[in-house]
Amino acid sequence: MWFTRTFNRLRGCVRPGARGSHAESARGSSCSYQLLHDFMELKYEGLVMHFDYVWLRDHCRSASCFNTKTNQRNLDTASIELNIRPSKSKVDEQHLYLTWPDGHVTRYSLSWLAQNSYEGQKRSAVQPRILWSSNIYSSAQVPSARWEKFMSCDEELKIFLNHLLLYGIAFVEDVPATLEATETVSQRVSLIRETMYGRMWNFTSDFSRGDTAYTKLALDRHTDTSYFQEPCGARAVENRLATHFDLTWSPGSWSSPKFQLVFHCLRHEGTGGRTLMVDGFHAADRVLRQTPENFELLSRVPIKHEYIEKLSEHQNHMIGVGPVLNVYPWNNEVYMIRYNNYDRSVINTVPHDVVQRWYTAHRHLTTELRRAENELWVKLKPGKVVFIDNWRVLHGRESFTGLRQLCGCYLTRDDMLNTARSLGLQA
Ligand SMILES: C[N+](C)(C)CCCC[C@H](N)C(=O)O
Ligand SMILES: O=C(O)CCC(=O)C(=O)O
Ligand SMILES: [Fe+2]
Repeated sequence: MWFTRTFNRLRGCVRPGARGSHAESARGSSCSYQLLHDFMELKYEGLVMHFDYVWLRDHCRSASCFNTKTNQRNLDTASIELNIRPSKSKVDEQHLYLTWPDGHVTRYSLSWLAQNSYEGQKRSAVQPRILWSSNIYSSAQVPSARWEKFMSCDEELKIFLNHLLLYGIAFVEDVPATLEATETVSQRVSLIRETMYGRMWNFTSDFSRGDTAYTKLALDRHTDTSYFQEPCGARAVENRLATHFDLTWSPGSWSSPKFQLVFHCLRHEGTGGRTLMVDGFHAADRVLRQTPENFELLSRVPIKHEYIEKLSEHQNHMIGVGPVLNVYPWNNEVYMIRYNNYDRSVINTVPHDVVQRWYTAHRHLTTELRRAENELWVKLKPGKVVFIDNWRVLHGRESFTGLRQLCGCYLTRDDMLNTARSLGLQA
């Protein structure tokens, strides 16, 4: 099958005919290894690993090959003989020593090799996570962070980020109901990603942009900016209090900066407008367990998403291409879902028979995403900022009446993960 072939090729690791005739073997206390014809086999703490010789030379951490101050490689990889083999080798309790034909000695710590081997990577998750249905999420009783502590205490930020990484959603409460405070909490987490919607956005049902988000209509679950080559990593949103100004507002006028200085707050009474969240990875996981072929189609077929806006004040044309499910090929872990049926563009990248199977797979995923038990509904209120991992959790909303105004921003994913790592989290 067209897909399986690619798939198998990507997953294959051992070259055919690799076991050569004159293998050298040796044994340390908790470790044994063999230098086979064109790779080394190492057994350490129950893990059997295979290392290519060029790889072993290339990853040498000696002072001349690697700068530990900058964590950068000094070695010119292109100068390594592609058929290089070590001329001598030995292990002790914790290290493997390889001597190369030119006399250079490489010393590896065995635990470093275990951690950095393909086999080690394959059996561990890049991003530990808890897949959820609404029951699982509610029973976990994940606490919200509180504005004051969140802003002043790194431990609080770390706990918050851990929740965001584990569940794909996290809340901060007691935030002043202003655009500025929403910006301040967002910047604690990451860098704000400016897009054609602006840096911070403040939107309502004013038809100011060519998108259904700017109406009172319901929006089915979706991820945002699927039409970017790299969809925004996360979004932070808060429901703003309607302001005195809002009640006298005319279409589009809030976008003028001076109106954001209005803090005269009145509570708005309208109906509907609840926010929906669904764990896209949970749905993808169910598809994988039930019908691996469907999962494979969703992770292989390139799909275009498109944003076309032709208003006199706003002209935009964005195109993003990528599969619905992005998976790491070495462990099949999903790291990004693009699902936006509104913004999905023409499918013309695969032949008709694949299209037919793709629709079946897409239907399966949609069924999982629409299961009532997977829907988490929340009513956003002033003071409560929700952060949503836009690579994982889909959002939507109920239709509403009356005035409803949200403010928020997109965040860059790299910088969100950077903050998490700098606090000691695995990300
Ligand atoms: C959040 N904000 C109102 C600024 C933008 C909404 C973007 C809507 C678009 N259809 C998408 O899903 O990407
Ligand atoms: O109005 C909402 O709650 C969300 C609308 C939406 O999907 C968006 O802004 O991306
Ligand atoms: Fe959206």
